[in-house]
Amino acid sequence: MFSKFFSKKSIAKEQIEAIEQFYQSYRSDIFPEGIANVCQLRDLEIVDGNITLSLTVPFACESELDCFAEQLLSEQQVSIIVDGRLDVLNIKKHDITGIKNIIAIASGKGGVGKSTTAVNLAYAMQAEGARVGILDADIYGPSIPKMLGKEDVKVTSRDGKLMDPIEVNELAAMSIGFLVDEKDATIWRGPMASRAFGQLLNETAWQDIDYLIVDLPPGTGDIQLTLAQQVPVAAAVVITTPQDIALADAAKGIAMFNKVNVPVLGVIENMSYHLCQNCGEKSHLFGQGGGELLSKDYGTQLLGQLPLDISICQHADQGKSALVENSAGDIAQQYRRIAGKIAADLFRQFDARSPATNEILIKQVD
Ligand SMILES: Nc1ncnc2c1ncn2[C@@H]1O[C@H](COP(=O)(O)OP(=O)(O)OP(=O)(O)O)[C@@H](O)[C@H]1O
Repeated sequence: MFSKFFSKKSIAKEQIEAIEQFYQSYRSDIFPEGIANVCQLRDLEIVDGNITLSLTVPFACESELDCFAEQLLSEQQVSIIVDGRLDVLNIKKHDITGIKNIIAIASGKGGVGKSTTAVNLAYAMQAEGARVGILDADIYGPSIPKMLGKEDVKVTSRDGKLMDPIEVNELAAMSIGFLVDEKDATIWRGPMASRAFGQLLNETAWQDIDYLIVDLPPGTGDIQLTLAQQVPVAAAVVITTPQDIALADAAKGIAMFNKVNVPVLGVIENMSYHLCQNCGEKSHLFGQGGGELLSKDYGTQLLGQLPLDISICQHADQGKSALVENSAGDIAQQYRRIAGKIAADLFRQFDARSPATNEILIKQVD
């Protein structure tokens, strides 16, 4: 496959062979079936003096491409840059224009940090290379405008038909909070709230969104069930804290998605532990091991454990995000790891369900 690059005299044959061998054998959490079986090889060339391997990738995974290059350097002493052009696969067919995949973020219990996690995951998927949108499905208590620092912003429409999403750090956002005052929405009853949500989803001018993160309202009542059925959700992620009560409610959340045949990609345990700023000691303030147990019991996986951290709280309260403010920090890296796993496992939902996947994969490695 790499022999076509041998004529590129600027790259030594031995280097091309080393890169090929590594590429053919590279496997990881993100690429368990091998990077060569998922990505499409485009070129191997010198760009600005660097050997550059160009690939087309079907899900957001920039950190993983960096890991690939780092390991190639440490194991084969070949230094390359991996240029991953993202062409995200649409996992579940639907007719909402401008969006490829919809991922629901849910929690059984309120106050577990679902919206905070949804916003940070949206930024993390963006950092992984995707174009991301976030839709606030909480009609009665929208919190996304505040978390994005856009509380006083109201939507406009360029074409007089569709609403333009609010752009924040290149994230496209929509919430009832951008349309009406909170007190006006709280008097709406169930059907009105569902209708309002349908309008937010369908009447926004989404553009080129690889992943739309939908922040569902807390709980597993009628509203959540209707939303989960009404929206062509490709997969869901459930947020919990390690407390027993939150875990019990998270279990109801997983059961709800199972009922409406929405695959649950996994559970994120938020406020999982606290690291002492002085001595670095890890303490499990709300218990330990619950998220893991819950995932096992319900046949899903623990996608990650996020710390209870003052900076997460302060950033959220100030309408900022750790991903934007401190992109190289530990917390940003943790969110990015989880985001990469979500994108990879979402891609595999397609893999598991559809015989067409093999066809696509074969076409990609041709
Ligand atoms: N990992 C964390 N560390 C510290 N504070 C956090 C963390 N996650 C969330 N918080 C804080 O917890 C509070 C509740 O978070 P958030 O509003 O995201 O919860 P929620 O589950 O979406 O709530 P609701 O049920 O109202 O929708 C916020 O003040 C937020 O800043």
